[in-house]
Amino acid sequence: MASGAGIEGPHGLGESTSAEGSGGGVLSGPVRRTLKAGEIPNTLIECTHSVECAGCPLIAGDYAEQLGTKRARVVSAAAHYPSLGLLQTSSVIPADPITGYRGRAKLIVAPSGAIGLYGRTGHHEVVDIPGCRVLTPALAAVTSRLRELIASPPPEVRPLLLPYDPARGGVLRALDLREVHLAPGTPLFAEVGATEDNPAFVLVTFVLQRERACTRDELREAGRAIRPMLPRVIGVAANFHDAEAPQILGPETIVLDGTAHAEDRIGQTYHIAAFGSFVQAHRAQAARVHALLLREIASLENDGPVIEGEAALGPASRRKEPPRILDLYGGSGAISLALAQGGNRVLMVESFAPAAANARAAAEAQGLSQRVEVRTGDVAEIVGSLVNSSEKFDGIVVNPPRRGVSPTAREAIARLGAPLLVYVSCDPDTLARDLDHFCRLGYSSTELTPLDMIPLTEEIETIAALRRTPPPAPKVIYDDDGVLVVEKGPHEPVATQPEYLGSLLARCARIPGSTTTPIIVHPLDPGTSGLVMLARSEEAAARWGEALAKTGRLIYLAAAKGVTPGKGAITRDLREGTRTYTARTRYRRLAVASGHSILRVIPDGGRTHQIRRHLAAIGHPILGDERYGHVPTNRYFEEKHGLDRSFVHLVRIEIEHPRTGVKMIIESTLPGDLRSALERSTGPSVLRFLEQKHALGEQRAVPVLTTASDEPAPSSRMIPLRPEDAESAPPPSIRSPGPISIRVPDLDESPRTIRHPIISTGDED
Ligand SMILES: C[S@@+](CC[C@H](N)C(=O)[O-])C[C@H]1O[C@@H](n2cnc3c(N)ncnc32)[C@H](O)[C@@H]1O
Repeated sequence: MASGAGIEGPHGLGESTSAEGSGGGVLSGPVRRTLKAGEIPNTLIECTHSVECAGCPLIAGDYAEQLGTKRARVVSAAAHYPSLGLLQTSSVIPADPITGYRGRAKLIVAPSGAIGLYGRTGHHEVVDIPGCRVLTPALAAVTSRLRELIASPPPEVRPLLLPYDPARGGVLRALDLREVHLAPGTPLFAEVGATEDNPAFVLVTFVLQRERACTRDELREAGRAIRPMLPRVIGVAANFHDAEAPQILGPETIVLDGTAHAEDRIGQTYHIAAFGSFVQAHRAQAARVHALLLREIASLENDGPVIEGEAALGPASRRKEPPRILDLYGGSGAISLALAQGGNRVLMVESFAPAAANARAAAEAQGLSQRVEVRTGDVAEIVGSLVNSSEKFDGIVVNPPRRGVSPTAREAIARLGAPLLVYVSCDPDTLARDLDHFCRLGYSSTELTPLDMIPLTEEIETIAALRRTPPPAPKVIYDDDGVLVVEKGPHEPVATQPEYLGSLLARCARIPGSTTTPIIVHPLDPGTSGLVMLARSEEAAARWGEALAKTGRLIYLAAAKGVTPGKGAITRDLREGTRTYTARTRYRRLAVASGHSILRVIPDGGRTHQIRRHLAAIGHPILGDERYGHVPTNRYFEEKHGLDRSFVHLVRIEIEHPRTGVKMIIESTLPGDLRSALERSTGPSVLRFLEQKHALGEQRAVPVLTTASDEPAPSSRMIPLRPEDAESAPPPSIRSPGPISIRVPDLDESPRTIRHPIISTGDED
């Protein structure tokens, strides 16, 4: 990896200048040298705010080190999933420049007039950042001028500039700044005097506390007055922040003065930028993503679509058409337009109507409307309708927000059956979760390509190109001549169901030596992951089903809303159809995580949705449970922690072998999506605590010589498991875990101390 000299000079107020090393060193001078392809600068970026400001958490390391940290994030997210074990993660594609790159910034305004970001202390203190190293020069100049104006606001612009102070008054809470590079040949380019050398202009949104804002007319008047005071600002808008809303930007934006949108060039095309609409933070890196997508699509060239009726003529006479690409989560069309410009036919889907309208308008203005069709709506719904109308695509691009692609959308996308699916993600955890699901849906990738879209921060963009591959066989945890116990993934029914593309049983056909379709011994909801026992014959199903009912227990790990009692038994009748059944569910709280409970749950009997219904009945529904759960909490966990299903996993089966009478424990480990959600919501402490308690399962099947029920007041025991025990006691096919002794915690055992190392992050809904 080559190292280069410093790459970017500082801008804004308060910058010092110092010498720039030729091969590295501290950089704050004004010289800029373009890096050679693949070259990584080893320069340290100096910033006077770095001790206090939380905006650039990686700034203390040199760039190669930063890229290493970012790559490690991608690798460790994928490492949660065995299905992604063979995925290679390439080096991170570096950015150039790594300072002065940020073309969109949301900055908080403090009551003191400071404009910046919250500090590293974790308290909501705004750090003023006049010498910010990452804002583009145009944004830095506007911010600098706004700082001066806020310090002594002229009367005509006070309705926009008085900083919000909850106790005293004022209205301005934040600024949303967006740089556009105007496209030559467009009316605005000539109108505002842009040149090819300096096409950068700015759109400014003042985020105002709604109830303190003046009338619309007064705001417009202030907007007209302030625009000429701000350098290169071509449009001014107001957005209204609602009192308790967690996001800075509220849903309503009004244009106060100047243009409402501007043609913003990325690479060869422009899209239409509007106040508050999505844009990638780094223009050059966005163009690089487009180039990577075009390259992936070009690799399809040899498998161009076969025109109906011509297939029989054989490959040589196939008529090729430009590839047809579905661009999902299209925003204002940056990707679609680049793909169309590259010769593809594109159908774009976007739910935010103004962005979709801008994509249409940009396609029209650039003569691309024959190649770009835009549909406004939800991806899952629109892709569902494309499946129903048997539409075909050569490639699908998905570029979802941080929360990733919804399970329903993943199903629908896979049903389209395109030969290529390219996933562009800004969150490695939700990417890994979705890739794991796509694997079971028949799409997999061999490589992850990370790209540095937001230098100096921990953020990382990742691109994965997926091709169609058969879904993998499930992991077999135990098998003998009567049954096999396998692991079921999330979002997968045990047997085929119309609304699901695949099933666990379908994947079982890929288990080496499998000849007949096994019989389900106990059910598991599609949303629940974990162990499923399958019998090789009707007779074995009856025998093992009886053993399960008489001597067995199914033990689940679950997360429930709020803090439950330490333990309990829920006895409630459950209706199924016209009949009512008595049912009991026992639970024990293992930990409290961010104000919610991690439970070990044992249902006595197996009524439909028993655990979910019983826990909901006592006011502690399962987190992520769409049917019986608490919608705002579920939404929060999905947005923030990537939890897109019920947090329930069948972690352990305890059963007496019906033929030998040997007691067995069969375990599965907590799957990656639930691990990741837990880690994101609480840090590593809860997982470590549960690991120490042996509550997360181990992917093993072991015989036990004593069980909890053999002794009156059991506690965890070290059960000797000598090699000869393993051979003599259990049926021969039970797989020994290998170690000489294993610790088998008794599941009725109360953790002697329930520690609460878990930090409440104030993240209650
Ligand atoms: C990360 S941005 C990607 C924008 C675009 N691909 C680009 O490169 O500029 C995600 C976009 O997805 C849109 N979106 C979010 N959820 C959606 C859904 N369920 N259906 C359709 N679009 C959605 C958002 O409005 C946003 O414009």
